[in-house]
Formats: sequence, C-alpha cells, structure tokens
Amino acid sequence: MERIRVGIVGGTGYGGIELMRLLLSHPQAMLHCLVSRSEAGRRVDAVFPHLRGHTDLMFEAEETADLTSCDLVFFATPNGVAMRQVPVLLENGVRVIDLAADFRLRDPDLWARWYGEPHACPELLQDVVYGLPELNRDALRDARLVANPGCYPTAVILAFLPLLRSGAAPLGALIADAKSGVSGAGRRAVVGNLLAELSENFKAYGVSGHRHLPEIKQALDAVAGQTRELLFVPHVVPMIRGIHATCYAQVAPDIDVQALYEETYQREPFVDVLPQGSHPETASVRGVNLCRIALHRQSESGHVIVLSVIDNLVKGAAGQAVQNMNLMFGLPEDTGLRYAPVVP
Ligand SMILES: NC(=O)C1=CN([C@@H]2O[C@H](COP(=O)(O)OP(=O)(O)OC[C@H]3O[C@@H](n4cnc5c(N)ncnc54)[C@H](OP(=O)(O)O)[C@@H]3O)[C@@H](O)[C@H]2O)C=CC1
Ligand SMILES: CC(=O)N[C@@H](CCC(=O)OP(=O)(O)O)C(=O)O
Repeated sequence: MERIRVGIVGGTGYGGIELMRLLLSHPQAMLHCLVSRSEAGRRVDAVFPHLRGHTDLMFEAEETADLTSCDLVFFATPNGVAMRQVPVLLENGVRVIDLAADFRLRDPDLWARWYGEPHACPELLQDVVYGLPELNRDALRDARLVANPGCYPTAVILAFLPLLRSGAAPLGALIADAKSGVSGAGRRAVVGNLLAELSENFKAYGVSGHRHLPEIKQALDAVAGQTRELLFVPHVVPMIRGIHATCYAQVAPDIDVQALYEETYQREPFVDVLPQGSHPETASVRGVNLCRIALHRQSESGHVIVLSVIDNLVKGAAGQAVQNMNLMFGLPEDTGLRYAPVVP
C-alpha cells in the first residue's frame, strides 16, 4: 500500500505539533503539506528543533499549499476555520479530520449558539462521523469527514459510555468534574496561561456552561436513547498535559459495574479498565493514546464514581485523530500508536 499523503493545517499549534510527532514515525503515513500563516517559508525543524533529523519539510502559506493533492487533511486550527475550507477539499476527493469543533454538533443552530457565528456549511453536518472509535468504529471506516472529539468529551464520554449503553444508570443527573492541564488551551499567548498566573493556582471556569457540555450531551443522549441531565465543570490545573475527569452516576446497587466496564472495553485497544478502587494518574497516560478508567463505590447508596484520565493532546486530540485515520484507510487501528507513556 502506498503511504497516505497527509496535510496539516495549523501545524504550529500544540495539536499540530503532536500530529507531526506521531505522523513522522507512522509507517504508513507521509507528511506532504504543512500549513502555517505565521511560519510560512521556514523549515519545520528550524521552528521546532526537537524535530531535527525527522523532516526536511517547510511550512507553507494557505495560498500556495497544495492541499488538494493530499489523501487526508487534518485541521488543527481554532474553531471556525475548517468549516470554510472543508467543502472544497471534499469536492476534490480529499478526506478530512477536523480536530476543532466545527463539525461536532449535528444541529447548526446549537453550533451557532455555542460558537457565536452561523455555521458555514450546515449541509455537511449530517454526513459527519463523530470520531470516537469506541462509539463509531464501523462508520469511521467509510468516513469522508470526521469530527475529532474535544478533549474533555473524550474523557467524559468514555467514563459514562458503559453505564448508558447498558441502561445501568437509570436515575438522577450525571456529573462530570474535570481538570485539564494548560496545553488544553492551545499555544497562543494568553495572560491567564502565563507561568506566574497558573502555577500555585487552581480554578474552575465555564461553570455556567462550557461549549463541551452540548457535545458530551449529544453523544451520551444518543447512546442512552433519551435526554439525560448532565452537569459538567471544567478546571485548569498547573500541569502541562493531562485531563482527569471524576464522574458520578447513580446506579442500582446490585449491578457489577467493574464487570460491566471490563466487558465493554475488553477489545478496545486504547481504553484500559484498571482494577476496582485504583487511582489512575495523568502521568500514566502522558504522551500515549490511552484512556485509563477506574471505578469506585463509597457506600451501598448506588452511586458509582468513575475516574478517567487521558493526555489531552493524544487520546484527547492528535492520537485519536491518527486512530481515526488508521480506521479510515483500512490500517490496523493501533498503527503508529503503540508507545509506552513518558514517566516521570
Ligand atoms: N490543545 C488541546 O488539548 C486540544 C485542542 N483541540 C482543538 O484543536 C484545535 C487546535 O488546538 P491547539 O493546537 O491547541 O491550538 P493552538 O492555538 O495551539 O494552534 C492553533 C493553530 O492554528 C493556526 N491558526 C490560528 N488561527 C488561524 C486561522 N484563522 N486560520 C488558519 N490557521 C490558524 C495557528 O498557526 P499559524 O498562526 O501559524 O497559522 C496554530 O498552528 C482547536 O480547535 C482546539 O480547540 C481539541 C482537543 C484538544
Ligand atoms: C484548559 C483549557 O482551556 N481547555 C480548553 C479545551 C479546548 C478544547 O480542546 O476544546 P475544543 O476543541 O472544543 O475547542 C477550553 O476549555 O477551552
């Protein structure tokens, strides 16, 4: 099989940098075209010296980049960029994975409400496949346009999926209390993300409503076949990578949730259900495409507490995007994604 010719738009951001890291050592992919407005004309390894010896490519400007000669283009751009460029690529037979949120919500009115502008190509929204392989593996194989999930949604949906799919969480609200490292906010300069502002500090944000709430709800309601109340509160913590989601649901006391999760995820290459009562750490998934999950029960009340950790840049973004690429191009799903975590 010929290597997949890959383009990346937004190669200078954290998602794009992580995509380059993974794709440069992928045995079946070939980086072909890297777009950046700020670094156009410069060698990739001059901008990112950690990639010296791995690539001779240059960043190219949007106007000159030949994206239509790619087999697949990843968008790792801010929300609202991909939706303006994707229709032309699809018309030219190029498949697309968008790491941003442009194609994640099926309802264009909901998108406009949360993202503050009308959707540029609402006619495409029904054909999009939401790129969570644990939910949509079969549909991903034929997908032309994949909406890669948000980082928090990946951690939270995987935490609740077995309960909702089996109907085991019949009562009350689902609660997701999530913490993210600051790389989740991207690489652009923001005062609130400076070392002096963030270190020795800890805060919630988006408590009245974060844009990942409708995304998580859309997926979980579809699995449950009904609308469920969901409370989601994100926090930013002084670390670089990682998401830790502590998720709560009320479950009938007689259900063996450990067995349920082990059975649901037993064939999933990138979800690891730990022994009951474990405490997964974000460091244990640093740099790898993996969600580790652990279950707890504190009493006979029926509440179950699900702990879910991912690396926001890998299973929460670039790694999941490569997993989706593998499925779309008929490769073994774990091609180029079998690494041990970086610890410490
Ligand atoms: N960081 C994370 O953990 C995750 C991020 N995501 C999503 O992935 C996307 C990328 O995130 P991240 O890499 O963190 O973001 P960054 O801010 O780090 O990078 C954004 C990239 O987009 C380019 N860019 C900025 N504005 C435009 C524009 N108007 N048109 C074209 N390119 C533009 C920038 O490069 P240049 O200016 O050189 O063109 C840069 O390479 C976002 O939508 C984000 O929400 C999803 C899951 C997790
Ligand atoms: C810590 C932090 O700021 N995290 C980001 C997550 C961004 C992200 O990945 O979300 P989208 O892909 O949906 O834009 C935030 O809450 O905005």
